[in-house]
Amino acid sequence: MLQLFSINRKCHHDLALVSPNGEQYDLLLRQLRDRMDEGSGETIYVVGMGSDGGDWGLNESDMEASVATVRSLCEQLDADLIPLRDRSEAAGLVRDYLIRRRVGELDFLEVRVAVVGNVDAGKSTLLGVLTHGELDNGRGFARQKLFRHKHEMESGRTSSVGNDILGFDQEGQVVNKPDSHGGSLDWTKICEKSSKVITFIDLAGHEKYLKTTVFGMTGHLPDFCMLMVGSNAGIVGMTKEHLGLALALNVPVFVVVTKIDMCPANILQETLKLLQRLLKSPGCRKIPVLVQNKDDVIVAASNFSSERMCPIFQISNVTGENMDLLKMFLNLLSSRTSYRDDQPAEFQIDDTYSVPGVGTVVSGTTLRGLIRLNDTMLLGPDPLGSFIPIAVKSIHRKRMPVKEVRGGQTASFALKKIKRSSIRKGMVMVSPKLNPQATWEFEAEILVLHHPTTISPRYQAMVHCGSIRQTATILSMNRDCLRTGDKASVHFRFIKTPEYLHCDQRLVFREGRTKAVGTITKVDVASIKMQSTKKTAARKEDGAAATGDEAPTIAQPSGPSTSQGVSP
Ligand SMILES: Nc1nc2c(ncn2[C@@H]2O[C@H](COP(=O)(O)OP(=O)(O)OP(=O)(O)O)[C@@H](O)[C@H]2O)c(=O)[nH]1
Repeated sequence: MLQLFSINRKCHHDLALVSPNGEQYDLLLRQLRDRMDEGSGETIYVVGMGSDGGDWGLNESDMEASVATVRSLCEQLDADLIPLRDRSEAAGLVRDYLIRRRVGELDFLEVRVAVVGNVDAGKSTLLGVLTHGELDNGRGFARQKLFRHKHEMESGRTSSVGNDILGFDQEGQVVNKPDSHGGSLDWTKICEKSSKVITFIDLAGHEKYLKTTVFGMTGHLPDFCMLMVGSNAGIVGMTKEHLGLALALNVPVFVVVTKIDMCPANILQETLKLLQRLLKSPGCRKIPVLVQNKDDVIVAASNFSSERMCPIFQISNVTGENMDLLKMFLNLLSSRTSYRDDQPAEFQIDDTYSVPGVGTVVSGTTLRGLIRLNDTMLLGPDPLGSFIPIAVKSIHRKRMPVKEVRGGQTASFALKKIKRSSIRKGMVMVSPKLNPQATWEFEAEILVLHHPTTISPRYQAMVHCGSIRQTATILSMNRDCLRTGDKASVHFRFIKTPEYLHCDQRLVFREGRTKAVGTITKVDVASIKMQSTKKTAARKEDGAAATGDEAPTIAQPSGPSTSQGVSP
């Protein structure tokens, strides 16, 4: 996470940066390394910040000496020092720098941004403008480049979860260069030239596609959420719903108000006023910040990690107004997932493909650790809760072959000797060191955001958790029934297959307009053992011979009935 960072303040020595002794230098180096690890390879660094609340600012020669020290620290860490801004404070000069780990040709820092907002807010248009570098005409020109399904082309509505990428080079310049004929983007070229790649997860704005939107927000693990609001339409339709979803999943949100070219000043002000009021309301508890210049961008990016700050941009896709500020901000965002290599690897699968000549391919997100070519991972759980060893034969990042992927990065793997039909979204590939266990049952603390009547035991709804999307039944809870606004500790059971879950994972529980959000508090791995014991016993009773080929048998839940438990 990017953070304002004052070396002077940290080591309680005013002049440490100007002329550090050996010990101070080592301390500075360690601190910088920690900060960069925290920020997944980058950090914003302020030179000239006063120590212990003293005045800010250095004279010319002290600034020069300090910058030389910082540059030398960067060399030690194989990082670049990129100037962001110069300013004068009470006691002299202050400079902000972006320090970013140098990446090889095949490597880049990765940030995922979910794009949400009501229909017509201009989501697809903004993504078209950002990734193709051409402004819109106000009649849907820019969004044409992004549509993926024929019906989207015709209706102008986004229905699927789309991915678009925007690459920045070391200087923070956009590298996307669409091919002048077909207008398509060469992902490999973008990634080769980029030190940072933003992946936009374009989520549908229409209520009809809420299922897809929820899956995008949970399954694609966005680092941030970009909430788009049309300045003339204001906070309408799904805007609050999408904001609520991001808040419930603890994804930091920034807002982009579009169409400022066609909006009368008084309406724009009204939209901004309502937006700020909504963000400050007890349900959101955000601190809205209107971003109007580059200084605001740096302050917003530096403090965005606090989750409470919510930067608001006002842009036009037609005139391009303030687009530079938005791009600068995007370049300063850093992944929220730790990219450290020392944890056992975990990868969640969010899609599967059959690629002619390659075979089964799975795509998803590396949650933690490092996965290398030829590593053996455990793939599962299958319908019986088992995991099978599988070798990683090829890895692609953004359509580009690579040798390894780490925490926070999306990737796809070609898998050998496995049918696509035996892999489903929600399965994982993990390091054998984790000795993974699947589970049928879990407990979660949930909050009901909306339900027309009451929820009671035996109620069923779809659980979204990471890339898992499966119906679960409420077995029991610590209250008789739940209404909108209620909180409870609830015991769930999946109805179809066991899943791989962790404590502290966020989940969304939804059915129609019913929505609850929560956090997993207990994972009952014993339920899998009980299930397999029951199955073996049942098989013995049936006199069925064990064939050893158990995969096609989908274990059905036993025990509680799976009928709906909604009281009218
Ligand atoms: N004048 C003006 N028109 C815009 C701007 N941004 C988008 N538009 C127009 O607004 C219309 C809707 O934009 P879209 O990008 O399709 O909206 P969306 O939010 O992606 O909608 P869904 O994909 O259905 O969720 C299009 O006709 C765009 O040309 C803008 O900044 N100014």
